[in-house]
Amino acid sequence: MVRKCVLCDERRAVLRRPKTHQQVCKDCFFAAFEDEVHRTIIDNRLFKRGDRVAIGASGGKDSTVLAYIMKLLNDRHGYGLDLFLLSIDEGITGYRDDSLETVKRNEEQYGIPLKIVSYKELYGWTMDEIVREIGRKNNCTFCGVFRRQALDRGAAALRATKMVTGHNADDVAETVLLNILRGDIARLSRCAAISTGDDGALPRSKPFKYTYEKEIVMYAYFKKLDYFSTECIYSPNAYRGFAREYVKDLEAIRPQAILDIIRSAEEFRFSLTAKMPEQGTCERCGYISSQRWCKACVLLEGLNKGLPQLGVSKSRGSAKAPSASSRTPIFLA
Ligand SMILES: Nc1ncnc2c1ncn2[C@@H]1O[C@H](COP(=O)(O)OP(=O)(O)OP(=O)(O)O)[C@@H](O)[C@H]1O
Repeated sequence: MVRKCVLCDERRAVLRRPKTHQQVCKDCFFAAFEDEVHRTIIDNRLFKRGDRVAIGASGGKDSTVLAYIMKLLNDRHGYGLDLFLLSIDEGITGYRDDSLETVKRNEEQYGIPLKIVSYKELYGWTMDEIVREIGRKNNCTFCGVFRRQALDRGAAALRATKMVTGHNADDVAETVLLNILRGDIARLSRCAAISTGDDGALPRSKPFKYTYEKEIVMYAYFKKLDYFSTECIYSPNAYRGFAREYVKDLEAIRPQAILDIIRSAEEFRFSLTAKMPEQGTCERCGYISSQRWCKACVLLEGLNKGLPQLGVSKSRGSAKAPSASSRTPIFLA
């Protein structure tokens, strides 16, 4: 017997939605997926007319689907946004160079202009060079810290007023658990927010905050989107990997678990005595920092001085400025 779609009750059901386990047809799946993202954008007032929105585009599935759907919803609902693709080239041979080729094709396919900013031009180092210097342990710290700032710098060059990234519901749930496991109260207090930037930084948001990774993969597959699916060649962060597996196990037992973790984090109330970082600007590069020197400057100082471990172990924004004698200009661009 042919099973009918539970939403339209007309067409044949061809898939089971991972989020709800409903048996649906392709068209109803697309409509439900797109409407949920639209609702997230509207309910949370993520944009205003005339915003210049930089889409963090890595060429991977999440940001490729994000770029596609931002264009689709902007056209369909008349958001009035100027969209840009912003890619950071970390300088990882055999990984980022290939994924950037995908983003270049996306630029053509979606008609969204692309800007590429590289670690080499900003910091004077590629990730390949950094890994040669420091080995595979801790290289994710450098990459994550540099990427965050590089996205801000690229967005500034585009005169963007907002930035969006492809972080999905699984990523958010995983980050909530990770911050609990680390006892990182400051990060825990902000990691479930859909937007950040109240502190004067460029507002960033996650339109896929409630979108399941499995549905993003399914959407990309059925829409035949062009994306790059290889994992980074440098060692993955083991602790995050553990949280990721745990979220997947929970999802297999009860899909709602992902949304419940996010909702729990949204409702957390924090003790008034919990120590929170005070945002200011980095004395050295002028970008946002809760310390005298931002983490990117401390890490870069270590690299340039041949002391790459400097600042690596202090992962909670407790970067200290090195001594005055070592304050030399660092950004090449
Ligand atoms: N090199 C990059 N250039 C631009 N944006 C990036 C880059 N790397 C990551 N991002 C942004 O950060 C988001 C989360 O990145 P993460 O490394 O967790 O990859 P992911 O979950 O595999 O996402 P994707 O499938 O888009 O690569 C991406 O969706 C993208 O918006």
